[in-house]
Amino acid sequence: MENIAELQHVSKLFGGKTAVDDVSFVIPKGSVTAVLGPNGAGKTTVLSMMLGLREPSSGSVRIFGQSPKHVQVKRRIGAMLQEVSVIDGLKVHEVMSLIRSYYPSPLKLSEMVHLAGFTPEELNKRADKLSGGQKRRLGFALALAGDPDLLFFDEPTVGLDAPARRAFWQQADELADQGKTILFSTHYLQEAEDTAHRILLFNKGKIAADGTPDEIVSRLTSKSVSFMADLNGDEAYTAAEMVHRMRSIPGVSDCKEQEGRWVVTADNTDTVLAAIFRYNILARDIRTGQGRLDDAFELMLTHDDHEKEAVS
Ligand SMILES: Nc1ncnc2c1ncn2[C@@H]1O[C@H](COP(=O)(O)OP(=O)(O)OP(=O)(O)O)[C@@H](O)[C@H]1O
Repeated sequence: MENIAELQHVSKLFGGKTAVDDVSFVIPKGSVTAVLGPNGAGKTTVLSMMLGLREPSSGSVRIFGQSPKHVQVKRRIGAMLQEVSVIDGLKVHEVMSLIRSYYPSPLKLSEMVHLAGFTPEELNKRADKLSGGQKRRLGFALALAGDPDLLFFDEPTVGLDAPARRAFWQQADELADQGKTILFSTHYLQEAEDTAHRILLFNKGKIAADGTPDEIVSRLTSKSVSFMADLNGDEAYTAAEMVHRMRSIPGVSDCKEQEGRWVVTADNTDTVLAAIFRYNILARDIRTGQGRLDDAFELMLTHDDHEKEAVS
């Protein structure tokens, strides 16, 4: 598969402080990648090096096989950044026409209007008088003005209401279906889980995890089986025996009673289910569960805190 972007051993230092630390990854054509991570993880710095806005301190960034600063590359990139700066006094349709005029084969104005979902009244409004949500829609249309092959969306849905967020992701899906390559950053982990084919999870300037949302969730969070149990049934069990039996199953890391339910944490939920039947545990309302991306994220951060505490 063709690679749209290739980063090799990229580092970025700001005044001796490392913001991005020896990062390497490739972005294949047509993929939708979410760039996630806590504040200060290095996401914006990586994206700005890919956009040619910042120079790496070391390593190489190639987009479409060339430097991101190359004009041929810039023409094939569309970016929706957090702040949409518009020229004071211009109407919405004038801003759109102006930005279109910078590209050799721009999108039709009517298509940009359709993508932004602007009404004729909104098109005639002064761009600097738009609401926050309308400005985001304008930013989206402007990112698409040059009919780019590679799109960057930086926190695209901040400040949008739920229907506008849904509409945005629907359009992003359509763009991906057309074969466009999309990279986006977000703090709404559910959006990343729902939309991205791949997640690049940054922490402290490094890639902490790279995989599909499912892979990341199963790598970083554990699976569990929970059930209600009548310990005084045919096979009378004490709570201690239950804990002992469950913890002796290979792959089980924890077994505890929580709000009236037994919760068994394990690598493989099937072996726990088999044990429930093998030991004749009178279990009912059996549920299996897997953590979510927010759990994976939280686990990564708490792991870091523990490391910090251990050092101090
Ligand atoms: N221009 C700069 N000068 C000095 N330090 C900087 C500069 N830009 C970023 N940094 C530092 O580099 C690190 C990574 O910042 P970056 O903005 O890339 O993180 P981020 O993951 O995008 O965070 P956020 O989620 O808060 O946007 C941080 O420690 C930040 O303080």
